[in-house]
Amino acid sequence: MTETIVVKLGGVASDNLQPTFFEKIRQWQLAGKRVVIVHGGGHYINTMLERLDVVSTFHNGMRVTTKETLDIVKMVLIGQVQPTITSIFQEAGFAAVGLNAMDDRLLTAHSLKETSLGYVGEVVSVNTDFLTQLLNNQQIPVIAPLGITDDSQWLNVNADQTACAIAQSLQADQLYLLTDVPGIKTEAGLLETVKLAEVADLKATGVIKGGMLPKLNSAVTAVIAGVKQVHITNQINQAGTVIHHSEVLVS
Ligand SMILES: Nc1ncnc2c1ncn2[C@@H]1O[C@H](COP(=O)(O)OP(=O)(O)O)[C@@H](O)[C@H]1O
Ligand SMILES: CC(=O)N[C@@H](CCC(=O)OP(=O)(O)O)C(=O)O
Repeated sequence: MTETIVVKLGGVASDNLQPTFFEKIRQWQLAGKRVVIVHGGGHYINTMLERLDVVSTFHNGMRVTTKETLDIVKMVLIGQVQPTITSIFQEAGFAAVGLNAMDDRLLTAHSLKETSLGYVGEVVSVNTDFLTQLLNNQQIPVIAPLGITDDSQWLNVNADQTACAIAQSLQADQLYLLTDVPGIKTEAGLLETVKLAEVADLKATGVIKGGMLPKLNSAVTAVIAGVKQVHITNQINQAGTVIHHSEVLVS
């Protein structure tokens, strides 16, 4: 079966796309692999909120999203970050297509139980038929981390969770969560792998904080749901911290 690779570009990672990154994507495509990009953009949202004097807070790595914040999140992600990344891919020679949740109802979501987060959701379904048509046509979907409810209410979704949900739905072979750190750091150094049994301890001891929390949580969920390997790394050519089947031991 054709291999599928999902790459999530964190806000900082997408600012530093090097020729080696595109070389890797090209190699994958030449080898017949299908590539999906999911972008973040949290730090661009922060900048715009500051410019507009809107206070923003995070809880467990998720942005508390009021109605006003949601409008700004949408504006920045779909109006600013996505067209920038899509055009960088096109300039590098790829048939990239910018997509958001409403395109053929690509990503449906429901609100998180933590109602204090406001308009924040998690992806519950992915229109994989639509994505597959693009992928069969050698196109690269570039997807924004937002969802819509069945009633067409937009929700802000963490980009790692979005990427993991898409990887799960496509039963991807690999998921790269490209970020601004080379992997999960501990006092003992960079972790090469994380076992499911270690996750609770890592979180309880405070080693995993902020944006790394949704990243690790989503990675574990994706692997349990059938994604073969998740890499948390800052370079597409480096494995970083790997979460994969043989390491995910349900005790
Ligand atoms: N144990 C950890 N190892 C590495 N980074 C961590 C850890 N705990 C928290 N972090 C933080 O997670 C950040 C990456 O998450 P985030 O800022 O959301 O990035 P992105 O925008 O790429 O998703 C790192 O820059 C770091 O500050
Ligand atoms: C609910 C929630 O926190 N949504 C994120 C969506 C963007 C994102 O996740 O971007 P990065 O991957 O660059 O951090 C936010 O509002 O910042």
